[in-house]
Amino acid sequence: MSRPKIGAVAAIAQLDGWSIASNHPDAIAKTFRFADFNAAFGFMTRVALMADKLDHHPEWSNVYNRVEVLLTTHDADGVTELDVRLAKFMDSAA
Ligand SMILES: C[C@H](O)[C@H](O)[C@H]1CNC2=NC(N)=NC(=O)C2=N1
Repeated sequence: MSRPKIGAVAAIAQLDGWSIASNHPDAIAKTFRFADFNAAFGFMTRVALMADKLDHHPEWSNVYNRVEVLLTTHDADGVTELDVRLAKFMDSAA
């Protein structure tokens, strides 16, 4: 699914707790912290199912109770509304 690029600045203006990724030309990032690994992995499972449904996938890593997420749209070379949509879903699933 291809979408026009809106950029990280416009995206974080619509979101809570997300920031401009420092290690990527145009991406948004957030670190989620949970009570334990079980809660973190449950979150990742819920997000994975939605990501596949949207055909839009996060770059992320997990260490115990922490999940570090980077969202960008590879097809658009930057942040699109799809990243905002997935970010909002992640916030609701956390
Ligand atoms: C072929 C497939 O639809 C594309 O490669 C999808 C898959 N998931 C994706 N995820 C993300 N984050 N960006 C994309 O451009 C993207 N493209």
